[in-house]
Amino acid sequence: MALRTPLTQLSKRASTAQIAICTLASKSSFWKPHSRELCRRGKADVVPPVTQDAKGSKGPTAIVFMNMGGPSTTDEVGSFLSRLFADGDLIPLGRLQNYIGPLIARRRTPKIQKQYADIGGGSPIRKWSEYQSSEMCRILDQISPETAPHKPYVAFRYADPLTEEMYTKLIQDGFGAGNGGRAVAFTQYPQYSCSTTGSSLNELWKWRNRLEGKRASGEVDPEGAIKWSVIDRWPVHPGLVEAFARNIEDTLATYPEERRDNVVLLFSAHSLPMSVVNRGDPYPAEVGATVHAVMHRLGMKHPYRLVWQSQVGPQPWLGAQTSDTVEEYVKKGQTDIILIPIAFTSDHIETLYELDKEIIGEAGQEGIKRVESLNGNPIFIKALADIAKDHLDSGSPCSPQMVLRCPSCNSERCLEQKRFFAGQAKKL
Ligand SMILES: C=CC1=C(C)c2cc3[nH]c(cc4nc(cc5[nH]c(cc1n2)c(C)c5CCC(=O)O)C(CCC(=O)O)=C4C)c(C)c3C=C
Ligand code: FES
Ligand SMILES: [Fe+2]
Repeated sequence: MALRTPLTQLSKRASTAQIAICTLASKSSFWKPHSRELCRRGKADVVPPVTQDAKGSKGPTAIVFMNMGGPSTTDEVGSFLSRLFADGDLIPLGRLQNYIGPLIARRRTPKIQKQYADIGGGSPIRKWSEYQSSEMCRILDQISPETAPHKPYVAFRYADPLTEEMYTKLIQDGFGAGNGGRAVAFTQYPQYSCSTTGSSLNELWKWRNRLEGKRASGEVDPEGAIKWSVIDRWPVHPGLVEAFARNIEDTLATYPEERRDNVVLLFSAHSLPMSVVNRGDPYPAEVGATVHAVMHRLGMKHPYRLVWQSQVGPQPWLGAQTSDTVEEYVKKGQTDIILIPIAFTSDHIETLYELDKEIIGEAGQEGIKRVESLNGNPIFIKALADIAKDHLDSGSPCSPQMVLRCPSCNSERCLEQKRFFAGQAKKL
């Protein structure tokens, strides 16, 4: 890895000796946040030496967890929704995006604030993402010592810490700014949709261009820029499947034995507008693949369905809807049902409010239950570490699937973003 200290950033007062120490110390700045700042102030001698046992031959490696995020407090709901409705990759409103987006967000805020208040005052997604990423990096340090140390970062699309904040931190920690460090963008959506992972990658690409390496000539310094690779989907990873299957088995075990075999397993995923499905988005097929793999692991012993929740707005969405399905099955006398959120890995408003309070609460049947979300599940966190290790070992910039655009995609952002993430390994 080319590590070059940007001499222009060193204090003019720094002596030749200090510059030499700074050049050596630039490696240690990866896991000693702010030491680059000390370098710039001419105090490089306070930077501790690199310990050989902590750093592998290919390390350090930044692992960036990408997700949508959620408001941690009810006060943050307004800004969360206004970012969400400003996102043309999620809700395309064309040239009116900047006018209509904020209007819809403002009108929706009180209702959604009340829902977050009802689930304890905010979304737990930040807490879980920070826990999962740091635990995963701890395991990765053990199973992939050559790329150690692994440093966890979180980049949310609509809530703090935003992608811009994460990128600034990466640079401060010494991964960019002429050092050419390695970073892995790890989507936390197991199944790829252009409205979720695609949107996060477009945002990451945007901030990369704004914050990194743009020279006066407009070119990016290929040596000094952060070297990105992407884990873009992992719908059937055996560790993910095992974690879901164990949670389902635990919930099945709470039913009396004589009822257990007839429990219906209802896998529920966030729906997509039919316009996105018809554009050729890969998400519905990948969610189906996860469901099939989990059912296969469970020996196909239960009747099951995949249904779709959380439709917003008047346009047609992919169905059957989770709420209608539960209602219809109860009417037909099927009152033993396990709901399994299959497209999100931690608790959020759609599990804690929509499933628990609206659908299960309103059904009023003791046989309708929900499996726990993956949250801090150790099998799941080990799976995350295994996925990252396989990716690091592979040397691939992303999966072959990521290179292919949706058949009717006409977004320049998608095109450029894919070109960058899929092609950069070849270019650099
Ligand atoms: C895999 C998960 C998700 C997909 C796919 C997805 C697509 C999608 N979502 C909207 C619109 C909204 N989503 C909202 C909240 C929300 N969405 C997801 C997940 C997926 N969305 C989650 C986990 C959450 C909740 C976040 C939390 O609680 O932490 C909202 C805001 C809430 C509301 O106003 O109802 C909107 C709006 C679209 C249009 C879409 C596909 C194009
Ligand atoms: S919308 Fe799917 S690749 Fe652009
Ligand atoms: Fe959503």
